[in-house]
Amino acid sequence: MSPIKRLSRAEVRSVDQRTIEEFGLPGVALMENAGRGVFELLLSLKVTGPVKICAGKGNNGGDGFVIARHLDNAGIPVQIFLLADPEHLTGDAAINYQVASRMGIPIQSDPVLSDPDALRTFLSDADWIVDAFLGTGVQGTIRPPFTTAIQIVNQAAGNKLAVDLPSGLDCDTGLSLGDCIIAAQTATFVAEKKGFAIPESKQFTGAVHVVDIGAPRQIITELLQKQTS
Ligand SMILES: NC(=O)C1=CN([C@@H]2O[C@H](COP(=O)(O)OP(=O)(O)OC[C@H]3O[C@@H](n4cnc5c(N)ncnc54)[C@H](O)[C@@H]3O)[C@@H](O)[C@H]2O)[C@@H](O)CC1
Ligand SMILES: [K+]
Repeated sequence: MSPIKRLSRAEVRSVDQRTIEEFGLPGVALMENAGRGVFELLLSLKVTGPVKICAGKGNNGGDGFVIARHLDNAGIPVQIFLLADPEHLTGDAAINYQVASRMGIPIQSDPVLSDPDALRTFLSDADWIVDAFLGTGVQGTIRPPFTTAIQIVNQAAGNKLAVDLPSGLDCDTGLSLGDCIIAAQTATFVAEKKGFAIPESKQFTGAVHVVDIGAPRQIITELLQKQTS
């Protein structure tokens, strides 16, 4: 059996960057592949909804908007809670926010989580909760309002799927950065993350599924060769 291929935070971020800058594949296409791949995983898990998407302001949240669009197209009830000001979204995340919004998908936003009960109510009837708060962009100990938001998601009854990695998990160590989503399933992009090799990470990731986002194979092959040389 071949060993599992794992990439560090810096390596996986370089895959995205090189795909966009050297190969010219737009980031929005990568985000589409990422979100579409997670949607297909949800279908394979027999998700019927309601699905509640918890989105942050970065590209991890952007993936969440793509997932929401595909669920809505499939007739699966979906709603979004955005822990950011929509005005502060940029780039590919902003594009997908606009599309989801124009499609009429319900979106609640509260950048500072001024009303934690609103998030509890939002999650109360969830069949599945999709964690798209934070991905590989996270740095250092988790800060408010994500601390409280993560705790509220963990207390909710719905099945939890983490996008790329559970929000609050350190990609490289596989340990919690203070507060961390406890997911039953994790849909991770490109390859398993380095930290997933640590047994302690399993309590946060649950079952891990690798989703291909269409990055050129040679970038990943080169990285894996560097690891063994
Ligand atoms: N083009 C790309 O680079 C792609 C990125 N993808 C997704 O994008 C993610 C990375 O996106 P980003 O780089 O935008 O970053 P994230 O979306 O992971 O997070 C960025 C946000 O986290 C906040 N943050 C950082 N550290 C924090 C802390 N300790 N406590 C609280 N908030 C904190 C930052 O202020 C920023 O708003 C990946 O995990 C993946 O899900 C995918 O869409 C595939 C393509
Ligand atoms: K996440």
